[in-house]
Amino acid sequence: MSFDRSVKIAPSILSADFANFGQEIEAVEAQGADWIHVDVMDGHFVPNLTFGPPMCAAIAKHINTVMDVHLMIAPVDPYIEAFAEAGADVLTAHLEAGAHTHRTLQAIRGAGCKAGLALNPATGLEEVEYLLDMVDLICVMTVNPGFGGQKFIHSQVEKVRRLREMIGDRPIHIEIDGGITPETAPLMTQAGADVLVAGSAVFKGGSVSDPAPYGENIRAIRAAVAG
Ligand SMILES: O=C(CO)[C@H](O)[C@H](O)COP(=O)(O)O
Repeated sequence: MSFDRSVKIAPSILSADFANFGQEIEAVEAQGADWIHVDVMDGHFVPNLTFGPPMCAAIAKHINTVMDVHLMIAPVDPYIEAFAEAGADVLTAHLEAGAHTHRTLQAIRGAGCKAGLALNPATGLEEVEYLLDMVDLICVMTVNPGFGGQKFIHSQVEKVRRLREMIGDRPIHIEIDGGITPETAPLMTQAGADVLVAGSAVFKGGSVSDPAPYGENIRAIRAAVAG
């Protein structure tokens, strides 16, 4: 996976049909998705439960782009190997998930994945400064993690702008996650984000038997950021 600063749309399968992940992923990739975003929730770090490494391994067989795994779990370290073996290309852990983030990021890279660091909306950028050499992606949460379909938190636009300044010319992706639509996406790409996670805005109106709306929704986000 080489570094590329162009805008990438990463549909979150949290908004897909859970009984049909394989077909949903193939449909959304055929309709123009650049990456596939996989939300892992533990019912402890966030108030919702999704799935673990075996489901990720099953999902990975259907992904031909980039498998972007967002771990909303605590602790993280005991599960890194399992998610790497399940096929994660990017493995993102939350700064708030433990006291030893540097060690966690080292372990993620050591397991052969790109290392992602996610920040909750209330988390500042101070602690990120000393981790910049350890990360390939920083995910700025634009909703409180746990559920799809929430409202975009506008204060995160300024955070992304400051983060892009802090990153400078380092090869680090800025990903944004939550409430991304054709209205909010351009605010974030102008501020410096390049990976746009979108669940409800991509999957709305479509299904595996009628996937054309997925393409229309992806193109609407792309057109908004290009304009
Ligand atoms: O991480 C997440 C929730 O914790 C989801 O990826 C995110 O909320 C995307 O959903 P939507 O685009 O519907 O807001």
